[in-house]
Amino acid sequence: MNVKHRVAVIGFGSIGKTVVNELLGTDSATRFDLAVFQREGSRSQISLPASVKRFIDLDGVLDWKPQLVVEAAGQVAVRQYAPICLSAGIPFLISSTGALASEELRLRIEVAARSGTSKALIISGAIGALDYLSAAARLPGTRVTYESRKPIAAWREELRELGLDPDATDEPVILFDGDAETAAQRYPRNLNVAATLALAGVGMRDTAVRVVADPGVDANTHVITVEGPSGTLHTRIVNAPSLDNPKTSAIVAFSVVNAIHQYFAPLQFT
Ligand SMILES: NC(=O)C1=CN([C@@H]2O[C@H](COP(=O)(O)OP(=O)(O)OC[C@H]3O[C@@H](n4cnc5c(N)ncnc54)[C@H](O)[C@@H]3O)[C@@H](O)[C@H]2O)C=CC1
Ligand SMILES: O=C([O-])CC(=O)C(=O)O
Repeated sequence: MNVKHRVAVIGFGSIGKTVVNELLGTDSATRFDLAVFQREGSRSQISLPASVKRFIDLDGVLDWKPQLVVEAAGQVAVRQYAPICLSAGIPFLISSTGALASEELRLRIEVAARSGTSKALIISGAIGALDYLSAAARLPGTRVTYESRKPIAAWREELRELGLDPDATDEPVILFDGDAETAAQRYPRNLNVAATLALAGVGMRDTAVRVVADPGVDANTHVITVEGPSGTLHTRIVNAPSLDNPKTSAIVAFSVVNAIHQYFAPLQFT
């Protein structure tokens, strides 16, 4: 049986483009009717594939009645669009998980999802092992630390803002040591993962985060440690950066694609 799923993607940057192209190329009984929501004047609007609808405002998206809206745009877009979609009864997949570091927005999203009997879905994104972390965090005394270590290319503007020349940085620079809430809000395009870990685990304030810009690495490296009464988890994930955006790991778009397939699949991992 051929099933068509109607999905709207917000944003057509490094993640959105790959997601749309992968879903269009799906070679199975599952097919997608796709739309992209781009802000007017957006640079990539000419490169939309012919079969993909384009909307320049959220009302157009809502009138099209998607089964799922996928955010691949940034934390501000979560704030602008998630509560509206959810209260209209449309499930909303969140890539920019750092938006949920704001307790006020997190509560607003929960209220909207309940009132629309819909759901906000959170991608694993650049990392994994969230299932283990969630289970371990149910036991009191579980501790979580996270280190993000990315090449200088992911941190050029931020280093300049600190008065450092990115091209002359030849030692690792510790940009941040603190909690997940601050990390995800201070670095909205690099530290969404900190908020994802906090949400799945022991919370924003108790998730310890270190951020390093390292001229000695050429991959986005994520080291997660979970220690507690249930045992110890130590993972090191070494991601190739996206070719279009060095801050974003290439795997993230595939995490979104996977989450979309999972959403419509009769069998689901939990
Ligand atoms: N959960 C995770 O592991 C990760 C999450 N992310 C999140 O995904 C976001 C997107 O990443 P990329 O595709 O690499 O970024 P990108 O900068 O390549 O593309 C973002 C696209 O969204 C559009 N956009 C931005 N704000 C918008 C708004 N308010 N409304 C509509 N469109 C808007 C831009 O015009 C652009 O086309 C990042 O900003 C970050 O928040 C990124 C990496 C990992
Ligand atoms: O893609 C990554 O490696 C992580 C990232 O940018 C984020 O967490 O915002």
